[in-house]
Amino acid sequence: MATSSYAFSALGSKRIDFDLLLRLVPILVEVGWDVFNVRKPDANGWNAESLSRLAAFFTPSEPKSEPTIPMTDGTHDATCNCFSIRPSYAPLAPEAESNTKRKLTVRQGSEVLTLAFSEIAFTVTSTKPDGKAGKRKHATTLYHIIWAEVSGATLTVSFVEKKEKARSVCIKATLHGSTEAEAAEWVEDLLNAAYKDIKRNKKLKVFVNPFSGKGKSVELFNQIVKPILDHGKCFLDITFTTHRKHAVEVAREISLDYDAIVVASGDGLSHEIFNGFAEHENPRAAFAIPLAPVPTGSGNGCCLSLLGLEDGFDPTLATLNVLKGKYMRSDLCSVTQDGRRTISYMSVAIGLMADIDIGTEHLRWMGDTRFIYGFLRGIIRQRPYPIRISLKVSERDKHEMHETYQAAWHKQDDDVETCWDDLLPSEKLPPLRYSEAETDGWEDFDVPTLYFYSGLIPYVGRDLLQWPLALPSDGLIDIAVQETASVMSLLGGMGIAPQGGQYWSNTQHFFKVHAYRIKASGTGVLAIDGENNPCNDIQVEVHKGMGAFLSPSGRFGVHFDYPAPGSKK
Ligand SMILES: Nc1ncnc2c1ncn2[C@@H]1O[C@H](COP(=O)(O)OP(=O)(O)OP(=O)(O)O)[C@@H](O)[C@H]1O
Repeated sequence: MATSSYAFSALGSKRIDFDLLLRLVPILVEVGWDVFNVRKPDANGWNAESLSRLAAFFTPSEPKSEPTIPMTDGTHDATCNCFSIRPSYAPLAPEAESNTKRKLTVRQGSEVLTLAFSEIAFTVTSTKPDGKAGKRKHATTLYHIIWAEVSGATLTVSFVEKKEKARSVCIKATLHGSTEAEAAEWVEDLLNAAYKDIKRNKKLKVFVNPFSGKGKSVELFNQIVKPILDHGKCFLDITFTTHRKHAVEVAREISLDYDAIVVASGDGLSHEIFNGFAEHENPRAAFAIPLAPVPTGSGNGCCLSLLGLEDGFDPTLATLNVLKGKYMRSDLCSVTQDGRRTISYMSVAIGLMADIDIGTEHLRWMGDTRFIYGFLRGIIRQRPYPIRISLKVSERDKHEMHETYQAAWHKQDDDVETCWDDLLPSEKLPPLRYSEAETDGWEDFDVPTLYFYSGLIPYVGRDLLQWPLALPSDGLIDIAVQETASVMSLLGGMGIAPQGGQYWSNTQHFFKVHAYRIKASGTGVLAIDGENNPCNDIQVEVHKGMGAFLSPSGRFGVHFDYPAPGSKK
């Protein structure tokens, strides 16, 4: 769980983590200086005007009846003091291994080891001098096997092991009691089981953005990502991006024989790649190549959405997803603004959430804590954004949407009909279905808006499961509109936002739509997939299954089950 969200959960439950509070203090101080325009105390102590501004803020002026999100219901996990979500993918317990094991004995120094695998698990056990099994040294699932090979009398097996943190392990040992041919057969059986239905020796286009996140992408790539892909015997064609839109330039010319595209960056680079695909001479084939993000950015919402909250910030497990992930079709949308069409795969934000993303660029050194800073600053300043929202609604009742989601989540199918199926030979991209003049079936939604946020994937970052009902290819856009509300209710919502609990808040409105329009003021920021755009009018429509990703489960890595207020769960 994200440390920052842990801190807010902690505030809600009166449990204090001093380390985290220490981390938050400078942020709160910064926010305080900024919001209240308070002068720091000088030699004469506090300035009286500053003190009266602070006092005015802490005097409640809003009605007490403002609904807040309940903090006490749900599946409570005492270990992290949070509400737990069932991940759609989790490593299987090694105990689940079946009895039919294939074993190989090797020697490493003076130690004799038994390597064994079943249909789902792989174990390494030391062997006592009397031949009996000794201590279990490693245990993992076959999903976590990277590679195995035998050369002469030397056996090499590499895998990812997840104890507290995931790390890659490589065992190099000498055959003990078996021939090279017997070992080669064992190796081939292991690889067949570990790569069942998954292509080996993938040809990968790799993008590394040295600028993303805290600027550590190259280091993370060289230390973690590349060694795993090399062990996995992949062919790598690497581009270190040197400027903005570099990935667009490469993607528009991309060779179509790559098995996947590895994106070692944050969410912005995938946006560039999709928009490069849109300019490719064969967009249909380009969009069919799956993206596999590796989280070296700030928010990494896409990686979190694919791997889940627990694993989505882990470069090791994200790299394993490159090797082992399942193909997953994903909806994309077209954002039309001033006659220009942009492809978006993640989000469109106006208001507070756009300010957070774009307005905290100068705080990159904070990592994703900069979003908490931006949020606190924004909810204290709290100003409604003058926009007019018009929606082509498919669903709007929160409880009904939740029920539809639960049923659809369990029925997710690999074989999805996509927007490409209806394309005429003359068309390169899916055509836009809604003209700007069309009003039939469109409805206005008018509230004092703190932020408008539309999305196609569940997570924005570790601290916010913004669109908990998002499904990869339901052909619908998830919309969240946050009304202006009391500071305390918005702060209360932060503690449960990593689990999507704010979905049930009365001041946050949700819709599933086919398309929408925003009439914007022209001032401020409009963020498309976290990238800065002019805040002019937009029209947005979805394209079912237009793009593709790799994901460990072939679904999003989150299953939303945060209980509605008053439910018995
Ligand atoms: N060499 C470079 N120098 C400066 N900017 C670059 C370079 N390469 C790519 N970029 C730009 O970096 C920007 C940020 O990338 P990205 O969004 O992937 O990371 P992030 O903002 O840290 O993470 P997130 O979007 O997950 O919060 C993109 O707009 C991209 O165009």
